Amino acid sequence: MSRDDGAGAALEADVTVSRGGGFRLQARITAAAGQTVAVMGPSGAGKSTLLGAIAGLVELDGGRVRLDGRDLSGFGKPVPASRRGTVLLGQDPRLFPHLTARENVAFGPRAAGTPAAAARRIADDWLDRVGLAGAGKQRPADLSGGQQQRVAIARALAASPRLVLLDEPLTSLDPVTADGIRTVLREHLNGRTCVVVTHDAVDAVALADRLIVVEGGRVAQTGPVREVLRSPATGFVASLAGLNRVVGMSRSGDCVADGVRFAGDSGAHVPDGQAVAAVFRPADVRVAEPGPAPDGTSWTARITRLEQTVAGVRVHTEAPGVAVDLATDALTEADLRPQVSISLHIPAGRVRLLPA
Ligand SMILES: Nc1ncnc2c1ncn2[C@@H]1O[C@H](COP(=O)(O)OP(=O)(O)OP(=O)(O)O)[C@@H](O)[C@H]1O
Repeated sequence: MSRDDGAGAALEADVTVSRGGGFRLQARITAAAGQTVAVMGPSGAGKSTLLGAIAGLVELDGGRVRLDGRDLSGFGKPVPASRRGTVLLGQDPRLFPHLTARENVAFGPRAAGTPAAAARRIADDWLDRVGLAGAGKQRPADLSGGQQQRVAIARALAASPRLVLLDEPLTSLDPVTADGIRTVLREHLNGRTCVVVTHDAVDAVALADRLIVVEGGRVAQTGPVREVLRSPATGFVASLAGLNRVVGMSRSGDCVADGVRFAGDSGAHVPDGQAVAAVFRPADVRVAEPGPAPDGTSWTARITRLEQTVAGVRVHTEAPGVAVDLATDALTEADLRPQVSISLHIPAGRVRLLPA
């Protein structure tokens, strides 16, 4: 936990929000005091709407937002955003351009009644903690995007919020800068209650205890981050985790989809005739010799498209829809073009079966 702050407040939000175009968010999100929860979902799923509803910036149609049991949403008389004890930090640092970095960070403590000299000390301390010691006199225009985002984090945390809301705080930064800021966030979110919206599973793993996946305005899956990513309940979650998820019917402990049998691990037993998902890594699929494999687990599929990757190429096939990662040295002999059929195979023990 950071030195000068108490633990954050427990969040319990159950919100219904209607937007234009028939979109409706109906989601429940909780975070224990001091816990960071990541929210992921496709574009337009309602993630920003959810943060806005918690922050008091978006009006609720139903439900409530509670912090440490106190209802902030009281219909007709919601607690205004500025008095909720929450801070919302987005992609854009939105610093006050006419104030120095120090004045930006001191803003929250000053607004809370801290005398000027003490607020300046707090600001300098926070600038130091986010790696910007000595930058206090600079104005935002003199700082890089990454430095501005550090100031924004310092400004948000110097206000001693009970709940921190982050909306894709690393999206507009280059990978190296994002990595530095991720480290700052990991260090300083420790012990605070935080909800972080992100498109990057790396952020979820690095920053959060739990993951909530929102799709089409509803919670599609929730649980400890690695558990959710390891056992994707939807195609979107599988894509986040970089996994194939093929849905078929269970037969004799395997998953059969589009006539292809995916041999399940011996540990899972799903009764015959139920919907089941075969989950496996694209790198675990191999190009096989044409013709049936001795264990009957190879199949032929048509290539739909090829995607260059750093290590080689990702081949997408249909019926069933599977992604296959091939390293550069495996490419030389294979005829890989859209519309061409290839034989594929997965070595035993690489497929997990999950109820679908
Ligand atoms: N201010 C607004 N007024 C009306 N509709 C809105 C408003 N903001 C968002 N919406 C709509 O609400 C839905 C959810 O949008 P939201 O921005 O919450 O999604 P998101 O998951 O955060 O998406 P992204 O990942 O693209 O930021 C979308 O259909 C969007 O068009």
